[in-house]
This record gives sequence, structure tokens and C-alpha cells, in this order.
Amino acid sequence: MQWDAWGAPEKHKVLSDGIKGLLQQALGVTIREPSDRAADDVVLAPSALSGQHLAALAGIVGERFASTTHADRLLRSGGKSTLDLLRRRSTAPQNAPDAVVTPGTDAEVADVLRYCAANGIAVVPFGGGTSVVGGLDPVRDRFDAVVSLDLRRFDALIDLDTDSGIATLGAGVTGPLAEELLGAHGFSLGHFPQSFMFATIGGFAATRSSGQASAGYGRFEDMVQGLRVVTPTGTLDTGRAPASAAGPDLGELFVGSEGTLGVITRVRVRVHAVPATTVREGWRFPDFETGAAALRALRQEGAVPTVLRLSDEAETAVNLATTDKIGEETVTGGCLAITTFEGTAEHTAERTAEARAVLQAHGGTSLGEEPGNGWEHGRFDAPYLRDSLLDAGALCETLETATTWGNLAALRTAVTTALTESLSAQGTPPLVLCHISHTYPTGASLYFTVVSAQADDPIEQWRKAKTAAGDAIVAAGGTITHHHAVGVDHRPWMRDEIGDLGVTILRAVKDAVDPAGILNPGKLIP
Ligand SMILES: Cc1cc2nc3c(=O)[nH]c(=O)nc-3n(C[C@H](O)[C@H](O)[C@H](O)COP(=O)(O)OP(=O)(O)OC[C@H]3O[C@@H](n4cnc5c(N)ncnc54)[C@H](O)[C@@H]3O)c2cc1C
Repeated sequence: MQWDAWGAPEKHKVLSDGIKGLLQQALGVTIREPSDRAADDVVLAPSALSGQHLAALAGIVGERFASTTHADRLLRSGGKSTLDLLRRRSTAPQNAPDAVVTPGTDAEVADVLRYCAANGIAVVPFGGGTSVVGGLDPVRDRFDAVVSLDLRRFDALIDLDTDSGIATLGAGVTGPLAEELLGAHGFSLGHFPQSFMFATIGGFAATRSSGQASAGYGRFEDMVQGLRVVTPTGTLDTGRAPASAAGPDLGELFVGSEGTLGVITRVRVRVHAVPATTVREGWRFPDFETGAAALRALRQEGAVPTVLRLSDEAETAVNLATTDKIGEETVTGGCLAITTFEGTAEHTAERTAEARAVLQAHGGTSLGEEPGNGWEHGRFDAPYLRDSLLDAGALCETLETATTWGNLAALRTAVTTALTESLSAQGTPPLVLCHISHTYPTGASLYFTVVSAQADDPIEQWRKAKTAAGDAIVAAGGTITHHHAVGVDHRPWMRDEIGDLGVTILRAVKDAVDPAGILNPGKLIP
């Protein structure tokens, strides 16, 4: 992972003439050349961890796994939101964790947490570093120092129960490593968020992540069968049986707890056989409302694909779903939808035929395999484009929400209007694109991509726009986040989301497992 951009440098995207034209003509961006940045030139606030504390932590995890080097601190100074990337471009001194500790066993995690609790040191668990909500911000709160607790050494397939279809994976296993380890035994997890290449099993659980195949395999919490969580006051194993009536599900307390209640060190997940067949298809709908109604019918009538997504008119027009062709003239028109079916050949054929009938009856026209294959080819690459857009002088960020089918159109209008009005009022009218990529029998998510020219202070520019969008989401009855989680950025709306009593309950749990309050302060819980 790069310190100031997404992913691997060799995948850097050069902006095509089509995209540059769009930026200049539609958004008034004055294209600038990317400037060279070197990690060594970044100024970090000096480490506030005393030599005595560093030595004690090194005594727990081993000298080479307790680091205060510039490179280690810089890489863990935040996640990969646009605000993070803009901050990394700053020449002013930047905030960073005071040290990075990388334990290798549950006992070491427990000892680190106990030491930090006893000595007033905040701890930020670190998975793949892909948070887009400030979940990794090195917040000290009332403490003198903050350490990043990196889970990357928890990188093993610990157990695979092939009869039950349950794998136990270390929290630091990344998406590709999980598929490789399971694939060797003929199994797959099937969790493919856009951050798949770098995000980890522990991070997926800590944030209630949702992948591109959520229609078929469910959200990550649907896959979780159990967790091991190490807290400053003890260790908990959840998920004894596939179903249980033994009171509230304690595992659910930790799924989505974003490192504020404990450190997840292993996750038991449901896995399935690697599918024998994959069939992709593109569909054209005359408009977003017609397409959304067709997706709803599919969810409610059965024949649900593994992947099901619908781009709005604007997203279809700029080919956002097919990253290789962004900015080129679209031949699709209307709204592009994509379906993918996976399974045995017979099962796939049967369900594809059923789904086709439903989509056609609801105004869809098949475009054949090509659009689906084009989407699949570039499905993890769009984040590289954001880096190039930021370098060129454009602002680019995404945000997401979800609501019931009955409220979907109103929520989409409210968010689009809020973003458009806020950015236009700042002199940078935006392009707001939207798609549905996660569907349920009762509703769906809405995922917005916003592009505009950068103002003089792009951090403040986006903060204003994001506040307007967040307020609009709450007022229109949506959730403040469908899968990006809460972190720092969505915390202002948490009380609206769960109410005063909800906040009291979360705080009570936090007091029980983390009485000193060292775990990820300033995140999730208002
Ligand atoms: C380009 C891009 C695309 C994305 N696409 C998607 C998407 O399609 N779907 C989706 O759901 N999300 C997406 N995200 C958001 C992000 O990838 C997810 O939130 C992911 O689950 C985070 O995993 P991670 O391992 O990187 O965790 P990190 O970013 O390292 O951490 C996320 C939060 O969880 C905590 N945490 C991490 N590991 C643990 C642990 N083991 N125990 C306790 N707490 C822990 C951290 O303290 C932090 O608060 C995207 C992000 C980016 C940058």
C-alpha cells in the first residue's frame, strides 16, 4: 500500500483525454501536472511515547515489532478517504501514531492492551489501512500517546471444517490471501469489497463490510460464525453453534465495533465451494426508477444473482462501471445494470433464465456478456483513478447510505440536491453519480460518487459538502452508513442513528470491556 495513494504504484492511472475533457468542460477544472512527493519529506509530529513505554512494549512483542520509524508511523497515520489523501499531501506537520506495535499472539495482544490501559496509552487497531471514515486517525483524546496495533502477523488459515463449511482465519489475512488459502482446498469466502486487495478479515468484521457479491453471499456479518476478541479486561470467543437461543448474540456487539471494544484476532467464517460456472450479463433500463423497480422485483421474487448492481443515468453516461472506458462516449444510454450468477452449470442456467424473465418483464433489455465482463475486469481499479483526479486538481469522493425501497427515490434526490447545492455554493458545481450495489428484499444501498473542481482548501470544501449530505441523509430517513462504518467522520450523526439510549448502551459495554477507554478513542461512540 502506498503512503499517499491507493494500492500499488504500478497500477497508477494516467487520465485519458476523454476524462480531461470532461473535467475541463463540465466542471471547470484547470488541469495541473502531478507534483512529486517523497515520503521522507513529510513532516510528522515527533513521537510522544517515552523511551520507557517503548521499551516495555518491545518487551512484550519483541524489539523488531515495536517501531517508531518515520516510514512505519506515516503508513499508519490514517486510512484512504479523500480527506486522508489530501492530508498526506500537506506540507504542514502531520499527526501520526507515536509507535507501531505488531503482536504475533493473542497473549501479546492482551499484554499490550493491559499495559496501555495501565499507563494511559490509546490504541488504534490497524488491519489493511483502508478505512474511509477516519477509523484509523491517531486520536489521543485524553491520553499522552497513541499506538497503532497492527494485526498483520495474524495471517493464517487456522482451521477449515470442510463438513460444516467453516474456516477460521487470522484477523490480518487480506482478501486475496483468504481466497488463496481457501482456494487451495476448493473453497472461497466470496467477500469482494472494492478494497478487497488490501483490507483484512478483522477489518471486514470490525466495520460490517459489504462486498460486491453481497446479493449472493451476504454481507460480511452474514458470513461471520464466531469471533475471538481480546479486550483490556479479558478474551471472549463468540459463536458456539450455527444458531442459538442463549440470549442476545454477543458476537453482534463486536461485529461493527470498529476497534472501540476489543481487538478481533480471529474470525470463523462461512465458506462455500469455488463456483464451477460464472455467467455475467449487462442490462439496459430506460431510467433509474425502472431499473430500481426491476432489482426490487428480482429480490422479492427470488432468482437473486450473486452480483446485482444498477448505475444511474449519469454514472452510465460516463461509463463509471467500466473503468477502462470512463469518459468515452457510451453506447448503452439509459441505465446500465449488471448481473452475475455463480454455481453449478445447471443451477446457474436455471437461475439466469428466471432472472432474465423478471428483468425483461420490468423493462430491461439484455446487452449480453460484454458489459458484465468489462465491469469485472476493472472492478478493483476505480480507486486509482481517484488519485489521478486529485493530482489533476479535481475533488473526488464517494459516500453511501441505504433505505427501504419505498424511500429510495426520495433519499437519492435529497443527497444529490444537498451535494449539488453545497458544492455549487462554494463555486465548484459537481457531477453527482449514483448506483445501487447492495440489495435486500426490503430495500437497497445508494452509493454516490462526487466529482468537482478543487477549491483553494479542498479539505474544508469536502467537509462542508459531506456535512450537507450527512444532514440530508438523516433528514430523509437513510442510514448514515451502509458499509463504510462510522469512524470519526460519521460520528456526529450516530446519536441520530441510534438515539440517546443506544449511545448509553454502547458506552456501558465500553465501560465493561475497556474501562480506561484506551481503545480507538474518538471513533464510533459519541
Ligand atoms: C477504495 C476503497 C474501496 C472500498 N470499498 C469498500 C466496499 O466495497 N465495501 C466495504 O464494506 N468497504 C469498502 N471500503 C472501506 C474499507 O475497505 C472497509 O471498511 C474495510 O472493511 C476495512 O478493512 P481494513 O482491514 O482495511 O481495516 P482498517 O481500515 O485497518 O480498519 C478499519 C476500522 O476497523 C478497526 N479494526 C481493523 N482491524 C481490526 C481488528 N482486527 N480488531 C478490531 N478492530 C479492527 C480499525 O481500528 C478501524 O477503526 C473501501 C475503502 C476504500 C479505500
